[in-house]
Amino acid sequence: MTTYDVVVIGAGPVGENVADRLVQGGLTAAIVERELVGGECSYWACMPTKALLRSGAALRAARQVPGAREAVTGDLDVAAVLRRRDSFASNWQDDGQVSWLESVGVPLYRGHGRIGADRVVEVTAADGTTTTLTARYAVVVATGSGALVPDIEGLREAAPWTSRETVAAKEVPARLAIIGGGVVASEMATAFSELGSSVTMLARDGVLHLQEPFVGEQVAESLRDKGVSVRVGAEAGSVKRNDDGTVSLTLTDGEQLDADELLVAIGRTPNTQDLGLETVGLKPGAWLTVDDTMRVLGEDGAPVGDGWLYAAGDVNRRVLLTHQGKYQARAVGDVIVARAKGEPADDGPWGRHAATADERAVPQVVFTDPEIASVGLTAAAAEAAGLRTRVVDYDLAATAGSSLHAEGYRGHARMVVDEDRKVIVGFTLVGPDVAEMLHAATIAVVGEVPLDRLWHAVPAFPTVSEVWLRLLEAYGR
Ligand SMILES: Cc1cc2nc3c(=O)[nH]c(=O)nc-3n(C[C@H](O)[C@H](O)[C@H](O)COP(=O)(O)OP(=O)(O)OC[C@H]3O[C@@H](n4cnc5c(N)ncnc54)[C@H](O)[C@@H]3O)c2cc1C
Ligand SMILES: NC(=O)c1ccc[n+]([C@@H]2O[C@H](COP(=O)([O-])OP(=O)(O)OC[C@H]3O[C@@H](n4cnc5c(N)ncnc54)[C@H](O)[C@@H]3O)[C@@H](O)[C@H]2O)c1
Repeated sequence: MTTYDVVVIGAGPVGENVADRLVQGGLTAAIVERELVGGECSYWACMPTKALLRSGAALRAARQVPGAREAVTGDLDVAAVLRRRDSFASNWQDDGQVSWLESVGVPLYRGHGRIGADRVVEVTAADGTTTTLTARYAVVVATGSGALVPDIEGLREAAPWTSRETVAAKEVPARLAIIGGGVVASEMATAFSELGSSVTMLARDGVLHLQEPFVGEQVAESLRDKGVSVRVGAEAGSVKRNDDGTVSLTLTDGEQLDADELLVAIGRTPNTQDLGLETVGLKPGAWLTVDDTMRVLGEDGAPVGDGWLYAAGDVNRRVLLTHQGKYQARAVGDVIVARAKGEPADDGPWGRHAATADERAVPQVVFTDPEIASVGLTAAAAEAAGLRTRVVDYDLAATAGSSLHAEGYRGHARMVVDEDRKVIVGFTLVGPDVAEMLHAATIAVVGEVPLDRLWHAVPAFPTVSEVWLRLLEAYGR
């Protein structure tokens, strides 16, 4: 039996950051990983998807600026894009991240981790050998999530692509059908249509429908301009893999759709199926519910045991984004160190050990064409939360910076103001390269910067950021 202060199960971006924070705080930590150190984000999600999308975005940008446009004489080099993707996925080798773990002093146990009893983790290696790890203070579950495959007749037997196979594709299918209209579906429809696939997107509930309404409208319009068949309201009724490898879908309205590959992108399921959750009275396969310091709560709403079990990242379902999971990781690592030292947790709103931003100020960029950058609440969500709001819209194309940035620039900005406090509670930008403009909005929302003070934050001329001034002018002083 091997004992550490803390055992972390799962070495994705979140588990790695938890372990690092613990060691920096003076505790010992071991980490357990059954696949690649770095997790979904490094090999099958954030990094390779953005590599697939970036070349198309760069080409588009050049084509939108006279002078540069004339220098562009060809189309995307698909093989070169896929090679760049491979390198951003580290060729699916984790040596670099393993070296990093070594450098920060975190031992790696390769194998499947399972909770065996209170503070005990059993690790089963690929060769079947088992190692028992004991934690003095805490066990942190950072096992992430996998693709959810719905119960559609014939779908599982048809072995569809999930985000993993799509992101790691060696070839671009001539015809790609996509079930879903969310973030993965929208980004992959953008990437694969630009790489040459004929894409059909079955967006049952709409395109990016949880964002501001103009987001889905602009992304759907742009996808259609690229030749994507965006079928809002369409739903797959059954799926069949044919002998020649193609896939046939029958939609619920009876229509037939044939494709060379099918991507299912309808959300995620937690990696908690075989984690020994039953030993602590929790349901295998369920998302883990946590308090603001990421302590796992039982069905009675109280921390499991004496509070030794934590869960951070996708697995707790608070926010399924890498940066937000890493934010939780910093809070968890620090709070475990504090509690181990007998210090009180600073767990009030915006306290050092509370992941308050998860509820109020989550930034997200969707790397479609146009890009979507948002933080905080949509107008509808703010209203549903009972806030008295005022919504201010502005056409990004009306800024001097945007006209310089690209010819035919199209974009939109929305600011949602809490009228009682005169602070911004939500901000959404749509347009080319708006991703890098998001952090100003995140700071305004997290800092609850009064609108009166924001007038003194002067955007440089001529940048697209001048939209901040225009929004304030539209709001009125
Ligand atoms: C296609 C796609 C694109 C995305 N793009 C972005 C993006 O651009 N930006 C962004 O912020 N987010 C993005 N995300 C979300 C992001 O990938 C996740 O939020 C992030 O990976 C979550 O990190 P995690 O550490 O919680 O889990 P994971 O990255 O899933 O890591 C969990 C790790 O735990 C291991 N594990 C699981 N169970 C066990 C066990 N029992 N024993 C041992 N090891 C175990 C797994 O092998 C894995 O390595 C994307 C997601 C997808 C699917
Ligand atoms: N750029 C980024 O930040 C980025 C990129 C990709 C993924 N992600 C993260 O990964 C997670 C997973 O992405 P995702 O796109 O799989 O999920 P999602 O939750 O974004 O979208 C799922 C979509 O599928 C639809 N849907 C659900 N069940 C369905 C069904 N049975 N049939 C048809 N449609 C159905 C939903 O209405 C929704 O539109 C997201 O939560 C996101 O945070 C982030």
